[in-house]
Amino acid sequence: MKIGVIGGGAWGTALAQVAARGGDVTLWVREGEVADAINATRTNPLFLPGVTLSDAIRATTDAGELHDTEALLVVAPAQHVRSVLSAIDVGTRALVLCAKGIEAGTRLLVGEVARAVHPQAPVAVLSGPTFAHEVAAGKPTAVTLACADAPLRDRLAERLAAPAFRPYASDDVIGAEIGGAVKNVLAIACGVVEGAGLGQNARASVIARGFAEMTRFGLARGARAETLAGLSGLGDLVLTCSSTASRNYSLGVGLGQGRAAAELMADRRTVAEGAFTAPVLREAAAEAGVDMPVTAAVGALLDGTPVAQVIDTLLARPLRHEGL
Ligand SMILES: NC(=O)C1=CN([C@@H]2O[C@H](COP(=O)(O)OP(=O)(O)OC[C@H]3O[C@@H](n4cnc5c(N)ncnc54)[C@H](O)[C@@H]3O)[C@@H](O)[C@H]2O)C=CC1
Ligand SMILES: O=C(CO)COP(=O)(O)O
Repeated sequence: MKIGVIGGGAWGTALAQVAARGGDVTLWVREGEVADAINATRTNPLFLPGVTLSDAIRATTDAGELHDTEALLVVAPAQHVRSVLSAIDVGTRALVLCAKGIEAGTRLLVGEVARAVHPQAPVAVLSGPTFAHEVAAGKPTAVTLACADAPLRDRLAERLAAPAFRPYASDDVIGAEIGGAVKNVLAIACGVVEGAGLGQNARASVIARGFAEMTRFGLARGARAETLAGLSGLGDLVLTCSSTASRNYSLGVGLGQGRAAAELMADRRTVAEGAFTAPVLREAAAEAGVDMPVTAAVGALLDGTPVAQVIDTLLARPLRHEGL
């Protein structure tokens, strides 16, 4: 199965490296200088510095060169998945969504966007605790690979698996997507706890209560609890809520220090998806009648509410039962 990868950021490049263990890979990238660097120097200095890429990866800015691939890993940022996919003749090839987020305006998960743009294409989701630099370095990593079509899922898993890269099968596509989208918002919240100096007890509480609100939202959208408690949900939540290697967590640290979101987001070339997901998740939660106080707090901070006020509002909420 020849693999195409759409998106040459850190994660697309790392996944191309994973797929290149099993054969040739065509990597579509947006920036000409990134394609040139990959083909000439076997590196992506802009988005994944320090990694020597496989000779089996060929980078291109011409989506037409994806024509001979059988499955496409979609790794553009969530807000750009629609425009990027619209420019590609996908047909009935499998689309494996690897971005984590919810589209603004439509409130669709990226798999739902893919289905809307290419209704003939089967959809899978690959998601989990996966810092790109660790995957590219061959460090042991496990992911959820969710797809309703079991034979296709098995073929994809076999094609991508390696001793240090273990896909775990699931048929809960919505659940795998919701975990990845929501955890980015919660990672911002945990960064805020760090930046504001609120302590490790508070961070653990945000992880646990954040997981409760991820679960409430997921169940309301048809996800299964076991998926949310797995690699793509709790696993990724724990990873990104505990490390400044997470762009979302780092953004939260800045917000917690009282810096403005606009200043922290200005001129950045890498994506912190939680900043785009938080406002749309807040809307989606309101629409579904699901209480998501941590998400609301992150949304308020991104809107410019002072950090002390946001924390006071969270802590002043009425006491409640711990269950969902
Ligand atoms: N970096 C990581 O460790 C991981 C990232 N992801 C997810 O993968 C997705 C892509 O993230 P990264 O590869 O980290 O990106 P990145 O932050 O390394 O690079 C930014 C990417 O955005 C693209 N981009 C910027 N403006 C664009 C536009 N107008 N249209 C289309 N593309 C545009 C750039 O070409 C580049 O590929 C995100 O949803 C992220 O949450 C998932 C797992 C791990
Ligand atoms: O999704 C990720 C790891 O699983 C990457 O997290 P950040 O986007 O916060 O860096």
